[in-house]
Amino acid sequence: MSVLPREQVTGLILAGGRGSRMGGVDKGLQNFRGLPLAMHAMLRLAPQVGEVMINANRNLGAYESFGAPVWPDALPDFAGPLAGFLAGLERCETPYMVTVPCDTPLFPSDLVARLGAGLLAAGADIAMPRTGDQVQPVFCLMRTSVMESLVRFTQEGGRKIDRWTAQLACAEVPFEDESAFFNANTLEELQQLERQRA
Ligand SMILES: Nc1nc2c(ncn2[C@@H]2O[C@H](COP(=O)(O)OP(=O)(O)OP(=O)(O)O)[C@@H](O)[C@H]2O)c(=O)[nH]1
Ligand SMILES: [Mg+2]
Repeated sequence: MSVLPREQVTGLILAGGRGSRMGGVDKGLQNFRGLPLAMHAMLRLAPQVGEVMINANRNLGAYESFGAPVWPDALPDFAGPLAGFLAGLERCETPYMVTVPCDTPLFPSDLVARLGAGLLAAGADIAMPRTGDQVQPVFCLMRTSVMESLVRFTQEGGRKIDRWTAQLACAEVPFEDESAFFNANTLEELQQLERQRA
């Protein structure tokens, strides 16, 4: 099985959303077990990649204090996660980039290794986790060379991740533990997460 060296991967924390289902708060800064949600994502991702960056659109100073570079969307009006992908790809200096959302603090500690192996085995441009029959597209490992295609897609008004990835060679990598991908979209879900085991 081929291994993608972690130095070749930049990790991007996606914290640029509106958080509307949580009342419009900046979700990445919400407290979870004593630390901001996005900090949990960063601590879990950092050992899996060479470098980490954060994509955020509000409270940039708070995210900068985490100690990683922070990039806001270039596309206006909260255009969705693909706007975050694009902001990251524009700054990414490694041949691969992986995204993780800020609201899923218990994602697998071997996420990048397994996505990397799946991508290389399939010779794909993109690898995403699958739990059961559900693909988790905001956890997306991609070759940085997909940027050109994403620029074109978003310039034409495309906003949906699955519509974009359908144009590329994708590998879906099965993960057994669906609970690791539980994300907090509401305050109630955040409290539910607090009760979930590591
Ligand atoms: N950069 C960027 N990221 C986004 C945007 N919208 C959503 N995301 C990110 O995509 C991931 C999944 O989005 P959601 O779980 O729907 O989060 P959200 O958009 O903040 O929340 P809702 O407004 O309740 O849908 C999260 O990590 C968000 O931060 C956006 O407009 N720009
Ligand atoms: Mg979510």
